[in-house]
Amino acid sequence: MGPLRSVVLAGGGTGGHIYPLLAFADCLRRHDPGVRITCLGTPKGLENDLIPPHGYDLRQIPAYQLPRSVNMNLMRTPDRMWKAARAAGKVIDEVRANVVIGFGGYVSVPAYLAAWRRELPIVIHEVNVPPGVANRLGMKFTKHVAVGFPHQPAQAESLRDARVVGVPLRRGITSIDRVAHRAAARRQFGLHPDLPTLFVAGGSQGARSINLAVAGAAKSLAAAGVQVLHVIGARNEPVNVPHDLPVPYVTLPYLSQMELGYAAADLMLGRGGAMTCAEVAAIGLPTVYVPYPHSNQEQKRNALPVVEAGGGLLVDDSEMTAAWVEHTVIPLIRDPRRLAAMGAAAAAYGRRDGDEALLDFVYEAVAR
Ligand SMILES: CC(=O)N[C@H]1[C@@H](OP(=O)(O)OP(=O)(O)OC[C@H]2O[C@@H](n3ccc(=O)[nH]c3=O)[C@H](O)[C@@H]2O)O[C@H](CO)[C@@H](O)[C@@H]1O
Repeated sequence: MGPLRSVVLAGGGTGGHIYPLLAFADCLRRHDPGVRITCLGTPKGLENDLIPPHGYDLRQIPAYQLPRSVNMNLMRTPDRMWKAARAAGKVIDEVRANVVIGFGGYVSVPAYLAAWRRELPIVIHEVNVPPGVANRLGMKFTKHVAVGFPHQPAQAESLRDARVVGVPLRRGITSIDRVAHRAAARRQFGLHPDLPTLFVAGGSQGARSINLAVAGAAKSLAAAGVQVLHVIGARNEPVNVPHDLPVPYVTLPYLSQMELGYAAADLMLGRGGAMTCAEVAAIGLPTVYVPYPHSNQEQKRNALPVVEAGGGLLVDDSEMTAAWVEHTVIPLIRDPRRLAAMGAAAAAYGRRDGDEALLDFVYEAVAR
């Protein structure tokens, strides 16, 4: 048994913060089944859908609206902030936690504050450049900062001394064998087992511009013998695709078993969220990245290193049109040699052991 007794994990809001938390929790449970694991969330966050099915104790604390920048006064809404921090502290005391691990998002700040007041070790995991607001606030209270990618310390002053551990990824994803699982995954979606397959998914919310572009190219894709598996996003309007296409074009609002989509694909087309970048690289899936154009070019920075390593293509959201899909995606997906080279480059960049490396880092932080 390691030095851990009871851990509190904080991270919520988007899938991008919750999935690494879950992957890390699974890794901890595998290595150290005696450790008590408690997750913090807020009443309305996505964590309420994603965490309980995995059997972890999820405690709710009141939501605290983050300031939009770290330079804004943290004390702008002091009552709410301290109320949330007190609630986090109550959980920490009750489960007698000996470390708090935060993955960013609005649930993390109260957890960091409560841990700091109790002088508990705090470990932060960050996947973006620049780091998110919650984690930048948390970094005021700890030196134990881990990051997902090698480009992060080079690009952000605040991450200069961070340890590169990779991104904790769900086992379902890291255990994919793209060749062995392909046919079965395609069958599950009603796809043809042998046709070139484009998998489209625009991050945890889906992406409207991507939806329009790919659906707009549906006829040309079908004429080229390319089938499509398209996750449109739970809150996006359905895409308009002809019903009489000669090859399958399957749409879904959301895919909880993302590994099946990855396994079915010859080529992925999606956003550049940090989790997506880490996942497709880990399994060596060639990808066309269409970074979300707002929020500081954050997604472009996520995708650029794997693209520069040869693992995919990068295209601006403004250029993502049906014509671009026809001119660039169709020839690429029909070129198995080029796809194989891209997949190998992506796999060489990616890693599958982020969960284990973060656990080692946590052990070190607690042992100090
Ligand atoms: C617009 C925006 O600000 N996006 C940010 C958001 O991304 P966002 O959460 O949208 O996207 P990510 O790519 O980081 O993560 C998406 C996660 O959802 C999963 N998934 C997605 C679709 C689906 O149908 N099923 C499914 O399971 C993916 O496998 C992945 O694990 O948080 C990331 C991590 O802080 C940031 O890098 C992104 O820049």
